[in-house]
Parts: sequence; C-alpha cells; structure tokens
Amino acid sequence: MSEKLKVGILGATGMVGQRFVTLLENHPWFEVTTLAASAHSAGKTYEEAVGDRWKIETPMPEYARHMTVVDGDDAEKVAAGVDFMFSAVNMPKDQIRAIEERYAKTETPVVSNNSAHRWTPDVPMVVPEINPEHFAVIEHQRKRLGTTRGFIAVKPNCSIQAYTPALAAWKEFEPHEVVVSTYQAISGAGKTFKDWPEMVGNIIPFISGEEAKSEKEPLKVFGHVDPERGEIVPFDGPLRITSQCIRVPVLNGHTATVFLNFGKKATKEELIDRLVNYTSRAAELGLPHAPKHFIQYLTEDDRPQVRLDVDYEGGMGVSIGRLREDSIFDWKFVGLAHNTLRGAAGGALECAEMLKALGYITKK
Ligand SMILES: N[C@@H](CC=O)C(=O)O
Repeated sequence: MSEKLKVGILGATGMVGQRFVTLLENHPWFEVTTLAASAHSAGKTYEEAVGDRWKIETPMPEYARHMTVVDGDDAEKVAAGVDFMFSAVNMPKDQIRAIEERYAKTETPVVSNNSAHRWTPDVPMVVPEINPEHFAVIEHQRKRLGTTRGFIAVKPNCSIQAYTPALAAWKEFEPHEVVVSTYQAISGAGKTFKDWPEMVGNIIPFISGEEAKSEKEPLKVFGHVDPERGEIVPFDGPLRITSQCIRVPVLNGHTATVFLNFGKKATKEELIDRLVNYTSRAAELGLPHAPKHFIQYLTEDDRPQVRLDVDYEGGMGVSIGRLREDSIFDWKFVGLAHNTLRGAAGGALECAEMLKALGYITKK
C-alpha cells in the first residue's frame, strides 16, 4: 500500500487546478487520487473535461488524463477517498466558504487557494517562510467546527508575494509607510494570450478587489495568534500599505515597484544582507517545494526581469532588485514573484507540505 497521502483537487479543471495537477506529478509525499469539479464535468475523463482549455506550458500529465472527474459537490463521498483536499474551486464566495467547511467537517483538511476564508479569524493564511506559527490556530478552528482532524488553511493573494517577503526580511527596521504598484500577469486572471488577445500590447489599470487584498492581507500575515480568542489578530503596528494594481501583457509573473519608509534607519548593505540571508523553518524542514534560498537580490540595473527571473527556485523564490534611496521615501525597490507557482498552487502545495511535516495532515 502506498505510504503517500491521498489528495483530491477541488476545482481540478480550472487554471489553478491544472497547476496543482502538474505540480503533484511524482510528488514524493502526496498522490492525487481524486479530481473533482462541477457536475457538468463529472463522469468525464479529466482530458475530456478540460478539453481545449489546458493552460499550462507543459503537457497534461499522463497520470491525470484518464482519471474520471467526480462531482465536487458530493463532499462526503469525495472526502471518503482522500486524506486531504486542495481547493481551487471557482464559484461565488459564500458557496466556496460553505463547500470548504463541508469538506473540513468530514474530517478532511482543506488547503485552499481561494480568498473566501482568508479573513475568517481562525483560518490561518500562511506563507510558509513567513508565518508558519499561525497554523497553531487550527486547534481553535477544529473546536469551532467540531472536528478532530478537519480544518481549512489558506494562502494569501498572489499580488502580495513580490513585496511582502522583503517587508518580512526587514521587520527589525520597522517598515511603516509602503506604496506599492503591482504589474500583474494575465495568468492571474486565469487567462492566456489565446483567450485574452485584447491584452497583447495593452495595459488595464484595474483588477477587481485586488488593491484591498494587496493592502490588507500582509497585515494578517504579520499578525499573531491570540490563544484566548483562538484567532489571528492582524498586525496593529504602524504598517500601512497603499497600492495600485495594474494588468500587464505578461503571461506569468507579478512585478511590484515599492516605495517605503522605515521606523529605524538601515544601510543598503544591511537591507541586502537581510534579504539574501533570510532563513525560515520551511527551508530547515526540507519541504519538497520550499526554495533553498527564498529571496535573491539582483544587482544589475535591469533586473528582476520577468523573462529572466520568474522561474527562480522553480518559481517558488522571490527576486528583488533596484534597491536605492529615494528623494521622498526612505527607500525604493522592485520585486518579482511567479503568480501561479509561489503566488497560487505552489504556495498552497508548500503549505500542505508544511502541514504534513508539522503533523496537522496525516493519513486517515
Ligand atoms: N487576483 C490575482 C490572482 C491572484 O491570486 C490576479 O488577478 O492576478
């Protein structure tokens, strides 16, 4: 019998679901045994259900092609065959909240890419390199749900991944006023140039809901677990973030340009030192998808560039460059992260690896 944990993917036919299917091929700890989607796809092979909507640059993995897609709404039946689920389901937020809770209540942990539960106070929203201690809130969530094993954990939005790691690395210098502009790839909207030709040579200065996520989610990531309330309390220090989020004609890779002030003075050498020497529990634990070096600093004036740097550490690392003093703010810099790897399915997969390593996800 396989020692690997059996995992299901809810929303397996969409772009993030496809990324999970691809990343999980030959995973050393997890084996995909269930692909779940809407009733419309149920009963078809995965290949038939996806049809011509395969959006990943590598071909559909062989293992998935002939698997029969099941109805994700049938939570109790689907959950019976897996140790835990990834959620990449795409439906209205209240329905996502409800279906993820239904799975958790079947004693099946759910690791979600969705935003629906990001602000549920006892749901940890984790970047494994930054705030893995937030997983401690799971014991409180289990009490609320009445479960011993089931829970929901989420990862934050893709847009924050290009700059929040730098803010984490510079915590001792107390970043407090942060102005961010994000330049977001079209895959963040689940699209390729084939299905969004209007984006060729174009820029759209609006991404629905994105600016609020970019400004607020880092505060939950930098928050702490209140053991009395059994909740994550968002960071209530002086950190304030304002952002503009722009869609640009790039397939994969969200870039952020950032201006910021610090509470404590720092030299350029100190700032670069904290980036390149950033260490984390995720790297120490040797998780299969944890980058060996989470943050690279590029000294060339024209880096980070999407084409050259988006795949740093298999798309799980973050590239920072152009750190320099500013005439109005203290410092400015540019960051880049892969939005569908570090920022979506890869980030959720690394969360699941950490949850397994810490004993939160086990064999049923
Ligand atoms: N909403 C983002 C995707 C991040 O998860 C985007 O549109 O790029």
